[in-house]
Amino acid sequence: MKSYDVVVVGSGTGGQTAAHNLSQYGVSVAVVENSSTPGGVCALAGCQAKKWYYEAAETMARARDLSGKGVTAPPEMDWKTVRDQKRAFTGAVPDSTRKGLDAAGIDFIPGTAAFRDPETLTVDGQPLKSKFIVLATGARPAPLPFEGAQYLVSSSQFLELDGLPPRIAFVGGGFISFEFAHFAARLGPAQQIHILEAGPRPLGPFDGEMAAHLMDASRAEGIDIHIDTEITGIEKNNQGYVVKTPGKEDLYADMVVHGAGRAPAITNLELEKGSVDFSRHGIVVDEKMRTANARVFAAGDCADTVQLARVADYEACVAAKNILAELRGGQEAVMDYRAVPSVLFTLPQYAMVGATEEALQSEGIRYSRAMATNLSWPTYRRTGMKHAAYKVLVDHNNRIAGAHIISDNAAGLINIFKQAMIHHQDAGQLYWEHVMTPYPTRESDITYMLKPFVKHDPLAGL
Ligand SMILES: Cc1cc2nc3c(=O)[nH]c(=O)nc-3n(C[C@H](O)[C@H](O)[C@H](O)COP(=O)(O)OP(=O)(O)OC[C@H]3O[C@@H](n4cnc5c(N)ncnc54)[C@H](O)[C@@H]3O)c2cc1C
Ligand SMILES: NC(=O)c1ccc[n+]([C@@H]2O[C@H](COP(=O)([O-])OP(=O)(O)OC[C@H]3O[C@@H](n4cnc5c(N)ncnc54)[C@H](O)[C@@H]3O)[C@@H](O)[C@H]2O)c1
Repeated sequence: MKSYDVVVVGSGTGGQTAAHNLSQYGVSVAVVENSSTPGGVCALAGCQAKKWYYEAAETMARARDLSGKGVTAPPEMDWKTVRDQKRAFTGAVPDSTRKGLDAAGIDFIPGTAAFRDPETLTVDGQPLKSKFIVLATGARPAPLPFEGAQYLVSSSQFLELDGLPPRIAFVGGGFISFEFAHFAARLGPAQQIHILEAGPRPLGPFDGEMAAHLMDASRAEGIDIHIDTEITGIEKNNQGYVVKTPGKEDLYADMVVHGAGRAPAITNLELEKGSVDFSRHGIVVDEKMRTANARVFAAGDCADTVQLARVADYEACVAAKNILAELRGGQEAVMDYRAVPSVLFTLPQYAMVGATEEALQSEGIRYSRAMATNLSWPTYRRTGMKHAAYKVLVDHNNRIAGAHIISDNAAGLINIFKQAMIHHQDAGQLYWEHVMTPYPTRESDITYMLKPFVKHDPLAGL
């Protein structure tokens, strides 16, 4: 039996990042993967794949916003061509993943990994020896508790459709439903688009006031958002699907899409046998990404942390560094989730970093805020965007505690606040650093968001 320093389970972004980072230090690594299409969700059916639809949808959204401002006809959209372009990209991923591992001297082992006991990992029942293990098995659509859940189209299937039908219902009011509903509103023959959220509000991790504003922007595009909607069943008939919600009218759709959360893909790992603790939220890890079994680490969507691609990568780097510290000596690393940016790729985007206002209130943290909605800065007058908004929260030391932006390129703008948080920067100082930003740009608009935090002596930060 061949033995390795490290066996990584999963060839998604987390698994590949761990494997490549370890291998470049001369550590012997194998990656175990049970899918016939290695490469993981982000590249094949997540972040990268969906962005093909986002780019086309953004063009449509911009054209519609500019109608009456010199753009006389919106472009025509062809979902199938976008899908084919996406496929041309995703189709190459499995091969390039295998080749990349091979070029780095990392063995690729096809099969399903599972623990036999705390010391033994098996692949399709055959033991595989290693000093350390990194679990990076990802997540999959969460099982849902109502009848007819088998009719739901998964996010992966949605991205593979030949075209969109006119009536679409999205189950769940989170990332996937909002993004895909916005794509459908721009790229499909949409007559009815519904988002059905079980809780009292959608977009739970985002700021309530800002989420409400994004809901207004969504409704303006014809997306109906239903809250407190418990689905008891989905029935199929010859006209499509009937979504049953007690106390409310039946809802009719041609397609019902799963956007109700992703559960860690850990059931086939037999974690109990490996003495690896877990909950329904994922594998329990400490700040070094170590599990309850000291020689087993976990990273990415399978861990009970945050389900985002670059979080998976960072966690994988932390795990790799801590394994290297044990194998070779050297410094250890820990995770810090305080400045993780999230972006909803809706149109406009909603990007946030740090705390929501509700979180600061519930933790009793003193803060001040600057907020404005329906921004009429020249940027948005030029683009015709009606729902641009921001909220900046600073703590009692005038440092950024949270930032929330609804805009085009909100993803780029939020990075400025992320950097400021990492470096514990004073908000007034951040203002001065942005006065000489190239003008006029989204980035130079940041001074308008920060001006309220320039304290006392107005020129003090110069
Ligand atoms: C529609 C969609 C859009 C998204 N958009 C974004 C976005 O814009 N930005 C962002 O940051 N994040 C986004 N995400 C989340 C992001 O895709 C994930 O956080 C990321 O892919 C997680 O990577 P991972 O390596 O942890 O897992 P994965 O990429 O899921 O990889 C896990 C791998 O492990 C394999 N595996 C599982 N069990 C076993 C086993 N027992 N043995 C062997 N192999 C196994 C699987 O086959 C898979 O290849 C999106 C997700 C979805 C679904
Ligand atoms: N842009 C991005 O970064 C991006 C995009 C897509 C997905 N993702 C990642 O993938 C994860 C999964 O995405 P998601 O949108 O499926 O989940 P989500 O966790 O973002 O949202 C799920 C929503 O569904 C609701 N819900 C749960 N069960 C329900 C039910 N039975 N009926 C109605 N509503 C129900 C929840 O209350 C929640 O609001 C996200 O949490 C995110 O981490 C990220």
